[in-house]
Amino acid sequence: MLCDELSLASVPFEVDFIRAKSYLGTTSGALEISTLEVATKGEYSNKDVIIVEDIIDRGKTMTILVSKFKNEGVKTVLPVSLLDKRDVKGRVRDFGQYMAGFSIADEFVVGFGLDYNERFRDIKDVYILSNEGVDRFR
Ligand SMILES: O=P(O)(O)OC[C@H]1O[C@H](OP(=O)(O)OP(=O)(O)O)[C@H](O)[C@@H]1O
Repeated sequence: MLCDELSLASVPFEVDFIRAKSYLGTTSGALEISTLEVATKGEYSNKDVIIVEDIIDRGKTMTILVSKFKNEGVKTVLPVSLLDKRDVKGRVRDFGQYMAGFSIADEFVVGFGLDYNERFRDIKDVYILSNEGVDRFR
């Protein structure tokens, strides 16, 4: 999906990948960011950065990522996400203006890159994981 969109860009750009993981099963834990520290030794300073996510759930990941890029002295940072649990209780929203493709209910979703215990990322579409699915693949 990202590659399709990038091919439409009309300005020069660079792409980096960040491994940010906080979910174990359906539970959000401490956020681990493995490559950002290494990748951002000032190289984003004074640049316009777009952070592309698959989902903003509780908002913790995006909040931390935006804050880290701001600390790198970026010119602008724009969070973009395919899915957005906009009305979830307890959500953190400390990342300012952002763009999202679809606002969704507070259900655990899988497919199209989204996993449950590393399963279902390869499903072509997005599905709500049933309680039976949660138990079966725990
Ligand atoms: O808004 P939040 O509550 O922080 O949740 C959103 C994050 O959770 C998912 O990642 P996950 O931690 O499951 O790692 P993964 O991308 O390897 O599946 C998703 O890809 C986002 O990065």
